[in-house]
Amino acid sequence: MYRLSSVTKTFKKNNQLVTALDSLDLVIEDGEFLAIQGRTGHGKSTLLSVLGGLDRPDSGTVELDGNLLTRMKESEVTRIRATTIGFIFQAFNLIPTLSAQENVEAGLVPLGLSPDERRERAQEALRSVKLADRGHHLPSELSGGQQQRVGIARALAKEPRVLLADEPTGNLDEDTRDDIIDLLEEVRQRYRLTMILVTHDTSLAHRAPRVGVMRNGLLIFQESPRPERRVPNWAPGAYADDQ
Ligand SMILES: Nc1ncnc2c1ncn2[C@@H]1O[C@H](COP(=O)(O)OP(=O)(O)OP(=O)(O)O)[C@@H](O)[C@H]1O
Repeated sequence: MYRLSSVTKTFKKNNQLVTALDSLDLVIEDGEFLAIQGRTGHGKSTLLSVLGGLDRPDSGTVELDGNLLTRMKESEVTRIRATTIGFIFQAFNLIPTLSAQENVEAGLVPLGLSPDERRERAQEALRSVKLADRGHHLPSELSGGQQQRVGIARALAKEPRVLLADEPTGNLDEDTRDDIIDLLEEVRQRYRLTMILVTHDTSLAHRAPRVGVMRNGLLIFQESPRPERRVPNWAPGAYADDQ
């Protein structure tokens, strides 16, 4: 579970102070699927960076499963990031000279696993995204959708508790976009992951039970348009597809 209290993050831009997160409070329950929308420059990526321990706020606290990320040493945050949080990016961020299998294994290096364990975990993750037969292919030999599947496998191979996805379908056509979001929902449920999805795409966002809109560094919640998902507070098992 994430608990953010009074999180503020500012940047200096052209000698002016920009407030990317403005005393933001947020609780994200274990296993929750939260979508975040909002116009450009309103703090979505900054929020994901803070949730992922990639960036520290100027003030306020960020707690993940009882660990205060904001009080930890950088090495401890790095360990939590390596073991607990999977990142999925719009541009896939694969290493072009490594095969799919090697890209997934590369994400496991900080975990200190043996080469055999790394290979097995990577194969299993590629199986779970239905790319077991493409492990030896370079990213340039894969379609955009397949490259994003490798990106998802790289995140899953860590056996994380949280997936942070920043516009994961932004570089994909409409059909592939639907496949990828179906896959993300499937793995989220299978592994009971907490998933935070940043997207400009309203139809994608509305697949999440809870949708927040970032506006001037604050997250504002609106009701899900899916009537079966309208519950006052998120709770495990509250949705048909969480069973
Ligand atoms: N490293 C940085 N240095 C200076 N300003 C920054 C930095 N990172 C973010 N900002 C500023 O903070 C504000 C919020 O940025 P952020 O990237 O979080 O917005 P966003 O909602 O994710 O935008 P987009 O949809 O374009 O990705 C913007 O004004 C941005 O220019």
